[in-house]
Amino acid sequence: MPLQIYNTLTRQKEPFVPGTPGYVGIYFCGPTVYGDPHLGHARGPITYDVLRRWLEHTGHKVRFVSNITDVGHLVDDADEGEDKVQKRAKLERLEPMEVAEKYMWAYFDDMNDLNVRRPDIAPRAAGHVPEQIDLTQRLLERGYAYVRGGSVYFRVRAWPGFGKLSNRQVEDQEAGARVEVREEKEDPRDFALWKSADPEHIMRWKSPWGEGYPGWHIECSAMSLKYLGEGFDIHTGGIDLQFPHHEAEIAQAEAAGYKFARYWMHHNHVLLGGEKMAKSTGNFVVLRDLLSRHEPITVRFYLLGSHYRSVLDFTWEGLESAKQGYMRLLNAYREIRRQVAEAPAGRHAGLERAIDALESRFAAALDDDLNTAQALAALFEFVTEFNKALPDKPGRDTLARAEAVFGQLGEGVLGLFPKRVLEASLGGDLLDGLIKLLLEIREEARRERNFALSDQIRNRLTELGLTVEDTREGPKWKVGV
Ligand SMILES: Nc1ncnc2c1ncn2[C@@H]1O[C@H](COP(=O)(O)OP(=O)(O)OP(=O)(O)O)[C@@H](O)[C@H]1O
Ligand SMILES: [Zn+2]
Repeated sequence: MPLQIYNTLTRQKEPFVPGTPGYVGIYFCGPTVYGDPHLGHARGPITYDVLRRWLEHTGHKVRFVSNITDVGHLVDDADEGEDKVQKRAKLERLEPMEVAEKYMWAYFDDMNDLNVRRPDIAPRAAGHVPEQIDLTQRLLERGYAYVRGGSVYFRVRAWPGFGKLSNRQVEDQEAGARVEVREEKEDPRDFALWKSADPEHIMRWKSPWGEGYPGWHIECSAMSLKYLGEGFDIHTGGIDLQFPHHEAEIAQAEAAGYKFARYWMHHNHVLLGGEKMAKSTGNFVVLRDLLSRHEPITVRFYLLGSHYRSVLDFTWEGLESAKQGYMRLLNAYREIRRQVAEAPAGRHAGLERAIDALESRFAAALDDDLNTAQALAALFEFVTEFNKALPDKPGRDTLARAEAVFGQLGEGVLGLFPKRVLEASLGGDLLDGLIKLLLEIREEARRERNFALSDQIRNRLTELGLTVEDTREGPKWKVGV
């Protein structure tokens, strides 16, 4: 079965068919860079990182574009208030572009720790002002926009398709309108494509309508079309962006005469105490704090443990049990790698079947709208089977296949065993060799009834987070309990 994706546009799971066979273009609405990322900000990048890796694993060439909003996102998310980046710049006494750089790198550093691959292109709104001006001009020429006082607004009433993604009608918006009516707008639902800059506004560019800056929504239409082309494959983002941001993106592109994204994926929120994690409400866990106190991959594992379309209520207990689960997988992978190095040639029928089952269950899970929780379950089932097969001393050929498949799915697709983690736990050959040497010395001490020394070695290893088990084949060590 091919990959099925839940498409927000049609509200159903659909088989995913790339516009050009073998090639996939993905756009992700990235962060507005004016503060430290919180845990909620990691869910989208990790989800779509797995999507990207899965598509590559299944033979596609992927171009992943993730924008950085460094201008135009105003404090109230509508067309009023200060620019978020500029406001922060005043607080920190920095240039707005210094603020953008600082928090963009904070974001990418966190994503790096989480083993989220860098986007192929990370376009910044401030670097694409001419493209945004062009698109705005096109909308003016076609009658879907108008100029008032140096600003340009999209004429929502002229575009009947507005609301098709979120299923929110213009009337709903009117009824619950929080949006302050700008006198210069023809209609309160209209949104800014270009805003005239007040004298104190720092980030400003020349335009046919005077000095100003782009509205928040226009960057994503302009930059996704530029780098992925018309009718590109998948547009992704948080569920809160469906309306009005994504609705506006579609309207801007289509009213200008361009085909826009064919599949829309939206991830649900990470909650804290039942409420959305959000900067504006102060209800959040700073990602950097979490990553400096816990192995970042356990945070990735934790987020992948639930389906991206369901809410995830963060708890410390949940993170703790994710840690235990992750260690089980990591230790199993480590054990497979060690066995491969030591086992004689040969095959093991039962383990071969378990590898087949892992491959097919894993694929079925991810093909079913990226069910990462089920994909993890497939890895755990395999670990159980592997442990069962161990007393038979399976041969190297089967073990090598197990190592390859576990690695391709666990690291290649789910991103759970980056080199850094493997080196820390396996220690490569050097650490492995050193620990073995210590254990040999301990054995010798025991034989000589020097229990003080043998206990000291064991206790010191335990303090370092290693567990030593005495088995019939001699002492074995692993990370964690
Ligand atoms: N709690 C969350 N869970 C999942 N995704 C989130 C969460 N909060 C924000 N996002 C996503 O992160 C991206 C950046 O959001 P944004 O910068 O508006 O963060 P925020 O914390 O919600 O800020 P604010 O509270 O000021 O609106 C968006 O795509 C948004 O959907
Ligand atoms: Zn966007």
